[in-house]
Order: sequence, then C-alpha cells, then structure tokens
Amino acid sequence: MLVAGAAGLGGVASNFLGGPTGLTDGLWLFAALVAGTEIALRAFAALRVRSFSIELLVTIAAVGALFIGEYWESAAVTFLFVLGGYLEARTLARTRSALKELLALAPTEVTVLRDGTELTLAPHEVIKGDTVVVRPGGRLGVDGVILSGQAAIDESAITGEPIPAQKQVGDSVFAGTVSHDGYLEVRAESVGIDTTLARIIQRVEQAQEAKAPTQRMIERFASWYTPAIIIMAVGAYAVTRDVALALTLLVIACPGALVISTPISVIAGIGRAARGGILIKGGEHLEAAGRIRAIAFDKTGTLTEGRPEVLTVTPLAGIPALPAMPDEVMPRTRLLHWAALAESGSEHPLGRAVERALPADYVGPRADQFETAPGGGISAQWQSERVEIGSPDWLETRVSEWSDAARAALDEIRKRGETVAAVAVNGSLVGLLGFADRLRPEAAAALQHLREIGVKRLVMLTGDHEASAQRIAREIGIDEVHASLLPEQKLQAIQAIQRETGPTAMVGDGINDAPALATADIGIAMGVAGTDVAIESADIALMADDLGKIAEAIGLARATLNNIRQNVAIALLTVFGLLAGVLANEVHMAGGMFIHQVSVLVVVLNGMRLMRARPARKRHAAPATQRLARAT
Ligand SMILES: Nc1ncnc2c1ncn2[C@@H]1O[C@H](COP(=O)(O)OP(=O)(O)OP(=O)(O)O)[C@@H](O)[C@H]1O
Ligand SMILES: [Zn+2]
Repeated sequence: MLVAGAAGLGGVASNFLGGPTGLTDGLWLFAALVAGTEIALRAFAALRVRSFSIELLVTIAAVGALFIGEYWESAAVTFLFVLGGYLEARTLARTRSALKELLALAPTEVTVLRDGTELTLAPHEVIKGDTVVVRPGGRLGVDGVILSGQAAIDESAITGEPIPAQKQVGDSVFAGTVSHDGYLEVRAESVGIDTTLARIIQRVEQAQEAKAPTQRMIERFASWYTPAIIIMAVGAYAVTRDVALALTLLVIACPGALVISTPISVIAGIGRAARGGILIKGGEHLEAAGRIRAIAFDKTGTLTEGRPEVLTVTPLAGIPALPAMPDEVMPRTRLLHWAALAESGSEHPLGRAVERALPADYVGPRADQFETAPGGGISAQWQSERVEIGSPDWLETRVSEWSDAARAALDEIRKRGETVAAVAVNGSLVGLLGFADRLRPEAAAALQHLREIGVKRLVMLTGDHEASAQRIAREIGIDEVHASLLPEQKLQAIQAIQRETGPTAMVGDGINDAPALATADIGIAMGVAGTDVAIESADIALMADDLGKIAEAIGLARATLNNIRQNVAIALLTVFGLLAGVLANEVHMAGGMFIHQVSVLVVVLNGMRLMRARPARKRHAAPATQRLARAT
C-alpha cells in the first residue's frame, strides 16, 4: 500500500510538473501493478472456490483501464481499494478487541498463601484450592469462594453493575472484580482461561462470528449480484462501445459497503452488550431480541428472589416422629424433619427453604433413594420409610386420605398467598408447609419499563398454585397469570403466546424451565455469573441478577437492528447515486472508487457508534441500602 501510494504520488508530481509522459505513466503503471497484484491474487483465490468476489470486479476494472491506457485510473482504483480495505480491517479489529480490554482488568500477579507463607504468582500458576489473598483496593485474579473476611466488591467487569455488592464468607467472587475495602482470603475455584471473565470473552468472540439472518441474506445476494454486474458491464459495452463506461460500472457497483453493513453492527452491538453484563449468543439472537413482542416470566427465582422462607408449619394429628428421634419432639419439628429428609437430595428452592427453617446444627438422615417429579414434588426412600413432599395437587393422588381438617388448613394457607407443599409418610398425609418468597425489589419498575418500550404482553408462567401466583402478579403489575403448570405445559403456553402475539421471550432459571426456554424465540437466563450451564443454554445470559437488564438488552438489540438498516440504506444509496452519476457521465473510475470506499468507512464508523450506545435505561433500582441487603 505504501509503495503503491508513493509511486502513484510520484506519477501525480511528474504529471503536474510536466515530466515526460513515459515517466508519469510508468510510475502509475508500477503503482497499479503493486497494489493490483494483491487484489488479483485474492480474486483468483476466490474464483478457485467458485466465488465471484468484489476483488474480481476491481481486478477486471484495473486491468481493463491499463489496456485502454488509463494508467492513472488503474493506479487510483487499486490504491484506494487497498487503502480502504486496510482502514476497514483496522477499525473492525479495534471493535472486536474492545472487550479484550476487560481481560486486561485481571491482575498480572496474585498473592497466594501456601503453608503460611505468601507467594506472588502469575494468575495461571495458581492451583485450584489455593488460598488467594486480596487486599483492600486489590483486583481478583481468580474465581473463588470467600474463606474469610468481607468486602464491597465492584463486579462491573462481569455484570455491568456499577454498584458494588457486599460479599462475605461463602459468597462467590470473580476474577477481574475489585475489592473496595476489607481483607479477603479466597479459595481459588477457577484460574486462567477457566475464569468466568475469560469464558465470557471467549463466548462473545464466538457470538460475534455467528451470522445474523440479514447477513446470510446479504451474502446470498452478493453471490449473484457480482456476476450480474459483470454481465451488466458487458451489456453496457455492447450498447455504447464505451470501454471506460463499462469499467466504471464495475467499480461503482462493488457491494463492499453492503457486505460489511450487518457484521459491523452485530459485532459492535454484541460487544457493547457484553460490557453491560449482557451476553448475547450471536447475531441471530440479537435480531430476534429486537423483534420481541411478548415476554413470559417464570415466577420462582425470576420475579421473586428464589430464596423462599417457611412461614407456616401445620402438622396434622398423629404425625409420627422420625424413628431415631425422641418422642418429646414437637409435632411442628417432626414435620420439618420429615420434609428435610425428603428434600435431602433436592436442588429445589423449597428444599433449601426447609433446610434453613431448621437449626443450623441439625443433621438429619439423608434419603437412600429419591425420585423427582418436575412440577410436582419429590419422593424419597429412607430405610423402610417412604417420604413424599410436593404440591397438594400432586400429592393428593398419592395418599390414602385427604381429611377435611387438611383441606381446611390448605385453604387457610393459600388464602394468605403462600406456596404450599404437602408432606406424606408411607402414603399418609402428615402436614402442610407454607412458603413465601420476597419479590425482587426492581421487579415492578422493570416490568413497567418493558411496557413503556412497547412489549405488548407480559405473562407469568408458574408451577405454583393460582392463589400465591396471583398475589405476586398483583404486587408487580402482571395481569396475565398461568398457574399450576407442569414443565411441558409451560412450553405449550409459550407456543400459544407465540401464535397469538408473535415473537416471545422467556425469562427463567433454567432448572425446570428448560423446555420453555428452548421453545421461546429468545431464552433469557438471569444472574448467571459463575454458572456454566445457564450461560451455555440461554440465548441471552444476564450476568447480574437484575430484571432491568432485560429492557436494556431489548433496547440494544433494537438499536443494532436500526443500525443495520441505516448501513444497508447508506450502501444502497451510494451505489444508486454513483450509478446515476455514471449514466450522467459525471463520475469516472477513480472518483467512483473513492466515493465507494468512503461509503464503506461511513458504514463501519456508523456501526462502531453502537459501542458507545447508552440505552435509555431508567435507574429503577432500589435504594442502595436495599440492594446491598439483597446481595448478602
Ligand atoms: N422439591 C420440592 N419440594 C416441595 N415442593 C415441590 C418440590 N418440587 C415441586 N414442588 C411443588 O410443585 C410446585 C411446582 O413446582 P415447580 O418446580 O414447577 O415450580 P417452581 O419452579 O417452584 O415455580 P415457578 O414455576 O414459578 O418457577 C411447587 O409450588 C411446589 O408446591
Ligand atoms: Zn421455576
């Protein structure tokens, strides 16, 4: 590029100063050969895989110009093409690597405590299980769990959340985050390329390669457009007998700006989203997210915090004590013991709640075997006892009798809007538990915001009973509730919404909502930092546990779609404008190439604007104190 540019300029100088024509043309010929060889080689490589490239158009035009003695045109066209390609590649690389800056956030040195002495190691030298020391103001070099100490940790590198989260013993922390205060000892869980930060960046790079539907369409278009242009140029020559005109047509019709129009926006949009803690899995999902008209929410863990508490414990008459327990244990405690035994192998949030309802030092027996019924409950075997816990509807078919007293107790708990789980031992109902879960503090405002940005329909899908679902729906302002759904019924509900309203997103925890998440046009998982499965299975993964990020993701997706449309418009208008100019005999080859290359750069720069996009995000966050409380 530099040699061709220098030779071309030399030719211009020679021409201007009235040098011999031989010298002037010789310099331009030399420039055209230097810049053109590279273009011709690329055109040839593409032809070998039977693809008509833009380079082919330029090569034909440049060679043709040399044949008719237009050395200046040939030199200018080839040089401008190479220069434009270079600038485009540079800006594209800059856009792609913007995220890599995040990696630079991980420190280059980590302090590790081994056998009571402090060692300074490179992050990848840390071994899983090492104790890593983090001083106030220090950055974490590994993913891990806090062993001692507590600190306010700025996780913005991962979640995009500017407000630090208060973390204490047992909480997970991530490489690239900063401890604002406090001395921490952290047990290393993932190091080097296995950290959440490193994996996010890797995932984003893959996502940026995944083609959007618009991009595929444009590539198909270009594959017949290029040969069509050659035929058109030949036709133009046949009619006008004007070689220069035919060659100019080849140059100005280059689809360069069109081909880059979509990928540049997708790369920038996905990169921008990732910096806000929103992982979008590819151009396809970005486009789909921009078209969302309805959103379905799972209840537990999505609209609520997913940390239910046991509020009501209602043992029924005649509840036995666990075989190993002394007889004086109160019936309430007996019920909790049976429930904890049944839940001992379960991952369900209600199971965790039962565990928390018992004293921290309680160690009960664990089930020998258990079987979960998704959306129903869990059935466990311990020695000769069979214990079952689950929704009353599910358990009703598995117990011998459901007494009037039990029915009255059930209605009572449901009236308060609590989620009920019933417990049976060896086929007899022994008691009922009532649970309540706190709403996410940002839920109501986040849903309101989604309505404001034009999402037509917000729906709650839950396995829970109608009464408790309705209570939560009222409080956060969702008017459509589908309750008592089994996982496959959630899937059918999504299909119905898609038929009635159009493109639908589903927000869920991915535990028992996997089929519905997969069926929705976009599956969104929240609060996934550190959970591999959720990151992998969702179309959009939100690092932070924040419903407000959904509107932000949709806003960014729409901004990207708009940006793509602008780019396609710029590309097409340029080609048509140039075509009119050529037909009016105003535009010639070098000038045409110049304007064409400018249009490519305009498209690239327009795409890059997305990197700085600030989606109109309302801070509907709860006051800081409440948020800190939530994070602990
Ligand atoms: N392990 C369990 N322990 C106790 N109850 C359970 C268990 N699994 C399911 N249930 C009962 O089945 C109902 C539906 O369970 P499911 O897991 O489908 O819903 P969820 O995920 O808790 O709620 P949502 O669908 O709103 O997220 C629960 O409300 C509860 O009554
Ligand atoms: Zn759920």
